[in-house]
Amino acid sequence: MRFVKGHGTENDFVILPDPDGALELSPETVARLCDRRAGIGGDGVLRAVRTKAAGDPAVEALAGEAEWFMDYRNADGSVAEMCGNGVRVFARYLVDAGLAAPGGWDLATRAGLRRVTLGASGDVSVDMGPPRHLGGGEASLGGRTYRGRRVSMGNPHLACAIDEPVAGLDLTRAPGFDPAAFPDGVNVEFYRRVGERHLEMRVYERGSGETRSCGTGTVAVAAAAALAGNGGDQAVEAGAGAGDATSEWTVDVPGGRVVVTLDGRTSHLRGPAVLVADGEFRNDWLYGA
Ligand SMILES: N[C@@H](CCC[C@H](N)C(=O)O)C(=O)O
Repeated sequence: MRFVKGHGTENDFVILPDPDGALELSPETVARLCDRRAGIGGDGVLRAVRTKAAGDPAVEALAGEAEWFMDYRNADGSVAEMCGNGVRVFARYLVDAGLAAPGGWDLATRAGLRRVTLGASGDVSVDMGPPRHLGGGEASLGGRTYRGRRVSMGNPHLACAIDEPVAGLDLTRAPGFDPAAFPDGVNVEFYRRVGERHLEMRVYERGSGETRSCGTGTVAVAAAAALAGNGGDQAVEAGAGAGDATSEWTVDVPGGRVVVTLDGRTSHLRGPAVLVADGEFRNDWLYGA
């Protein structure tokens, strides 16, 4: 079986071309592929399937609008609804492989259609849809409680504003959260304002641990910061802070920089998508014990 390895701001993926949906991808196989010592290594897997062969009626219903379905899996084998960096890398892969043309077109994801815009090379832009604000929430880390805002980008996020540099956080362990508030788990972001509409962020991802970037997470923190507006994040907690209707945010993550645009109707994520390697799995390793 062929694979391609790629990353978007160092959020890295094993891409599996499976146009006809022939591949049985168990959670154990995904975890083996993503293992950084015993496998190829990655924060997740992107299976490239024709939408009409997705094997999921809700996704196959999108076949008239999107030729390709991004079947995203976390490194632990769990399924997630969306992956913002993954969409960029997936689109770059399709164009590179001659399976799609440069330009603007829709991809199918479990969270619905996502429109990508890309040239023959360079950055990829994605219409990420409207961030959905779901109120406040809490996470705990290193004996401290952090208040944040719950934001859905198709997948669940808790965006916590902090005052100190994010580099000082210990994210070797998963932040604690209230399972009643997040029954499906949550991606927890910590962000700090470092300038005018400029944030730095680190993330602990559901199903993958700390990653060097999370595209849906960068939009979630920009949306949380924009909602706070000039009144600061505390204003939102106090019920004030209408936020900016249209704004562009620079978000620095350990793996690089992305740009998030919020226009009151939807959100856009722009950033790099890099293909690193092509290869072929050994069947004795892949299908071995
Ligand atoms: N890294 C991704 C998000 C991947 C899914 C996430 N771990 C989840 O379980 O929701 C991104 O770039 O958005």
